[in-house]
Amino acid sequence: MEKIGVIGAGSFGTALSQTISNNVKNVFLYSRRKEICETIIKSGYNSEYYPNTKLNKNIIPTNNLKDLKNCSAIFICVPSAGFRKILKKLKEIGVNNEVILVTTAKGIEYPSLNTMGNIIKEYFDIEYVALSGPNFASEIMLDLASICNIASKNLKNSIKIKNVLKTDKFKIEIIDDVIGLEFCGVIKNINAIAYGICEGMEINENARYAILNRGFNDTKNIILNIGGLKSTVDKYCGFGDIVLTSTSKESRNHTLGMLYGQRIIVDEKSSGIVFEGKNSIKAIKAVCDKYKINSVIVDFVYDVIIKKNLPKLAFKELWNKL
Ligand SMILES: NC(=O)c1ccc[n+]([C@@H]2O[C@H](COP(=O)([O-])OP(=O)(O)OC[C@H]3O[C@@H](n4cnc5c(N)ncnc54)[C@H](O)[C@@H]3O)[C@@H](O)[C@H]2O)c1
Repeated sequence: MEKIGVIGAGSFGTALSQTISNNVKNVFLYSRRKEICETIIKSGYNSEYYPNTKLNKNIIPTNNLKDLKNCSAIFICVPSAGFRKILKKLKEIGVNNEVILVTTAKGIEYPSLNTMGNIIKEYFDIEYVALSGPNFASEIMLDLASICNIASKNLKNSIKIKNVLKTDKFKIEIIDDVIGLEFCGVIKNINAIAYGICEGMEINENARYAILNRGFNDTKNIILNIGGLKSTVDKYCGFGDIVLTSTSKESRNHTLGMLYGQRIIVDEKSSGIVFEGKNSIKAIKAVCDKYKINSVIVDFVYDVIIKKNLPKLAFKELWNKL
């Protein structure tokens, strides 16, 4: 593939562009904000996200989505809340049905409960590829050893995307459970918030890991009930991502949980800090209700974050259910 597009010049889109640029002639990196393109053109740096790492020369920043029209594959690296807007625009500019679209967003649309893949299917009759794994963008940008899973109903598309992404350091494992992979990326945020709440409340470590273990099993049960494979939760996009996001101080959702555990409520509008996991809680709770799935971890997080119950009482209730 000669020409690849990446939409979203944030942490993950920029890091993926850098990786992909090792394998293809040109990477068109679309930024909604013109000033990011201008800075990259002028200095070679996406200074807002990576002030210390120069972008490879074959990464071409653009503020015009039409520049991505003839790309063989397009990676969509915007948060799930902006995903549908991007699909509408891609349709408007007339992206062809041969393009391979890759979703990297870890979220579910609420209240429709569409996965990002379902949204792609509404606009394009193609077999998309979904990507998920225990991948902090900053580590990918620094070319540190990482692995992710990708899945598609069309194996040929997965193989093409693997070849675009893989380097000596960045390994790609193809799996065949698209829905399971997409849901792992969302439910891990709920596990991370649950673990963070417990840490914020200074719950002892034995209990915290018991909660994490229960969250892992609840994740398997949810994925099985929505039509995925339990074994997907054992993969990098499952176990690896759940543990990384739950226990690392770098994780936004772990931080969100910690703050609620300490009874500090974050005003996302005024702070500008967006926690994708927070939007996912309502969606996953609705999925559990729809499929009549019982998840004590989802209920715990829902009670604390959405119903604003006292973490101490919510934890007591959770513990009684284990
Ligand atoms: N698959 C993985 O392993 C993995 C790893 C990290 C992040 N992610 C996912 O990638 C997505 C992006 O995460 P991030 O960490 O890069 O976030 P970020 O906030 O650093 O960057 C997101 C970028 O998208 C842009 N954006 C938002 N809405 C847009 C729209 N409608 N049109 C154009 N641009 C828009 C923002 O301006 C920003 O530059 C999230 O869904 C996240 O969960 C996936």
